[in-house]
Amino acid sequence: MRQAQIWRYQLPMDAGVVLRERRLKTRDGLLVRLREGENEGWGEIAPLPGFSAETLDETQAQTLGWVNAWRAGDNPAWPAAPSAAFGLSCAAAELTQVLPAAADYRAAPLCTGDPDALIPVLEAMPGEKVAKIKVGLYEAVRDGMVVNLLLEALPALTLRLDANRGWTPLKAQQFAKYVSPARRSRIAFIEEPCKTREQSRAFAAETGIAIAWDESLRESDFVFAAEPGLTAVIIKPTLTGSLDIVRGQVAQAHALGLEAIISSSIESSLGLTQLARIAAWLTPGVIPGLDTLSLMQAQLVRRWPGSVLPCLDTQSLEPLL
Ligand SMILES: O=C(O)CCC(=O)C1=CC=C[C@@H](O)[C@@H]1C(=O)O
Ligand SMILES: [Mg+2]
Repeated sequence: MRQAQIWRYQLPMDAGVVLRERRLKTRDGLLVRLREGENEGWGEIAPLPGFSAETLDETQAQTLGWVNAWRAGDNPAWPAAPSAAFGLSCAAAELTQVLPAAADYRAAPLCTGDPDALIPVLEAMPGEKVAKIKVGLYEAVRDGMVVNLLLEALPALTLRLDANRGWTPLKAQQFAKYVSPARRSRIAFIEEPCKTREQSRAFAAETGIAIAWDESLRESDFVFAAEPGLTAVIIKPTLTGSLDIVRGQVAQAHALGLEAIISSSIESSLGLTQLARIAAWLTPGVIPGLDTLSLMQAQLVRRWPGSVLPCLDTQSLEPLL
């Protein structure tokens, strides 16, 4: 006998979370719980405004359709919306115990503002020291100075940077000018430095700073290929689709010698803990990009180890089914 429940959630965000020039006041999504016999599986479906093509209402309609067919005993194809396909395939993978329980709860600390706040966090970080810094929000010269200073202050530090296509070739050059050439190899990559892929490739060739593709993976003309200067691809499962598609992308990246990094689309703690399990399973040993829980004011159903945020249970949510 199959049973299913769907809840809609809304979590308050920390003041000041801005995505693609839009303030994100709340994070809205769905939680799904599938039950069959003794087993149960959960999934989170949360299209990210400004990043996902689908709206939450469209996603909700597709999710209800899929869940009703599943309850009736069918095994329907995943819905078209990537966020719905990902969340439902996670619930199914938990139900059938395909998704292993072991998780990689290390997260590269994310820094969008004050680099001084990052130093004590990194000093206390056991093992490999990796942080992610958002660049392109302030002056490129300031970004270059901050990156250089951090690499100088912490000789064991490796940085991941993310410009979200924010730089012109000139600004990207201004950034690089302030990072000493001897330290550039400790920038594991910079995600999408320039507006076009061609400009980002030229930046890598001119500066010797490695790049990674993130936004590009969701463009229709993107193909996985090894290229000079490219070291990694950033995979955001909520924006990608079913767990099978995510596995396929990780396999393609690995076959080309590229690092695959499982990254957050600002899911709740439930989704983030599943991403930590997906990372431990598909990209073992690679620190995932999951340091986004602190952007929220509460956790949901499952706790992220060590987080002091209050945790809401399903009783405080609106049931849709
Ligand atoms: O990748 C990480 O370490 C954290 C996730 C992260 O940086 C992002 C998540 C979602 C939207 C973006 O603002 C941002 C990104 O561009 O990668
Ligand atoms: Mg990115």
